[in-house]
Amino acid sequence: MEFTKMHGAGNDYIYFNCLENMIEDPESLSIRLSDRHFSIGGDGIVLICPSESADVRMRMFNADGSEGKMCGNAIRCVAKYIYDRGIARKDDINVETLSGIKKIHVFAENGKVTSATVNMGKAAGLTSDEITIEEGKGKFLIGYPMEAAGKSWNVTTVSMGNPHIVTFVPEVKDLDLMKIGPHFENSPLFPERINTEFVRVIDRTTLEMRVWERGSGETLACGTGACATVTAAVLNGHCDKDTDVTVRLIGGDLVIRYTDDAVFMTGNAVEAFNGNVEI
Ligand SMILES: N[C@@H](CCC[C@H](N)C(=O)O)C(=O)O
Repeated sequence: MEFTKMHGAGNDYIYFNCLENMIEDPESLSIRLSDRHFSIGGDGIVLICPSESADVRMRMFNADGSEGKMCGNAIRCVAKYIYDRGIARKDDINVETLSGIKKIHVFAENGKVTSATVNMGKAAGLTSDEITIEEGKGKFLIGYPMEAAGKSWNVTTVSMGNPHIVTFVPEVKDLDLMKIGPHFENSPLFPERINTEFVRVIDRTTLEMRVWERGSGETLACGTGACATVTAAVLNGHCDKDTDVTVRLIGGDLVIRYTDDAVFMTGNAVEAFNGNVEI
């Protein structure tokens, strides 16, 4: 089957056009193809499927085969995929996800999308299935002291359709995420596991972030994570609402604007290469 390797800010997935042919067992396929030594390599796979209520439906699978409810970097790439190929050649594209329909405004040069702004919907607290702490069910927990990897961390909980915790730290470069990340991901406080953002505040409009994603480990960027980060930064008084904030990630920058009604994310969308793979 033909695949397209794409990335948004270095968060790379293997994309399949499933508008006509569905893939059986995408979970195992994601585990197999994400392997960076023995296969194509990536943070997971993304299926572009038919939708009855939007231009297309996106399904994304992490590198461990688990299905994510939303992916901020992948949704920009899905918009690029369908725009560039003429499947939906329009400036405003709707994509159905497990966390609802998202609207994407694309910016194109010479007929190809280079970047996009996504209305990511309203940030919220975690659902009662996602957190065991009573006061955090359906509400933001702001600066909650959490024990992980032998230390106490102040975390802020945010759902961007998928669950995140954000912790503000003096330095992100020195953190050994391979070692500490799994302690956050598998904490009993979060029965469905959790995505964790480690964030340094540079100034009121610039943040530096590294992420440990549930199901994929450290990635070069996380779109929903950057949105959760700016939401947490506003809730903790580090940044202002209705203002563009640049989130610097290992794979590039994302620009996030938090408003009371929705969070907006702008970033690139890049096609790296195409190929065929036996599935
Ligand atoms: N990289 C993504 C998020 C992917 C899903 C996440 N790991 C989850 O399981 O919730 C992004 O750009 O948002």
